[in-house]
Amino acid sequence: MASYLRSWLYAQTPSDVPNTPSIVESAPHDSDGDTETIHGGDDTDDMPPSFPSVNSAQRIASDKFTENGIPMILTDTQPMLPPPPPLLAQRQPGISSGSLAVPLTTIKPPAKSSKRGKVALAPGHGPLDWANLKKSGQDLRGVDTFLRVTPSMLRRHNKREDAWAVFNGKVYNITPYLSYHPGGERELMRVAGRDGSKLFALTHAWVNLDYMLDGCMVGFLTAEPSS
Ligand code: HEM
Repeated sequence: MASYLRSWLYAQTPSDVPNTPSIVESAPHDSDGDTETIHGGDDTDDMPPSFPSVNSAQRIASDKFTENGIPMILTDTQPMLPPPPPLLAQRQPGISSGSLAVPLTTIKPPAKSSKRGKVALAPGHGPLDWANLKKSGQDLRGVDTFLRVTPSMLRRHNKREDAWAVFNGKVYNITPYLSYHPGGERELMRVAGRDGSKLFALTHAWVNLDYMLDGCMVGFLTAEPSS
């Protein structure tokens, strides 16, 4: 292969090749071994190959190169050019312009419609306020002792001012909690005077009801006495 190339080169343009290239039989770093590298014969040529290569797509697409496609190489003392100014006219909310400016993501108010949204609680009726009320020692049960509550008894406590509900067999006085409920009084009143276990589990089973309403417990649900 090498002898063929050599004879071909001399046969074609012997006068056009002033620096007769030497043909290296196999490049020391060629791992695949299927190519032969032709060097210009200049042993002092330590210039790394230009990157991106001269006719590459990167170089064509980039405007950071000079007209002849050769990159501008700065000396150590030359300052780097400043980055181009952000195109303010083209800035869009939520889309980065590449600058360090705060993204304009919050100019649009969030959509309000939500079927099971939280309601705005009255001032002083947040979760911490409820925790403080429980700790205050105020009577939230409305009964002196735990009761056995029958379904007929339960049904009578269905008014806002006197609302009981059953969750997992335990009867709670939910009236004190109504104005603290993040889902609103109306939602909680749906279970007044009845067993709300299923609705509660379907709505937000992750809420620790036992802990939140422990101070409101009235008693246990029992069957009607047989007559
Ligand atoms: C069973 C009848 C009830 C219904 C229909 C109901 C409904 C709702 C709704 C619609 C929300 C707002 C949406 C949400 O935060 O995901 C909510 C939130 C909440 N409810 Fe209820 N609720 C009920 C009972 C209770 C009870 C008994 C408690 C506890 C004492 C409670 C505690 C909470 C809490 C802590 C949140 C906020 C949840 C969160 O931020 O993830 N709810 N409820």
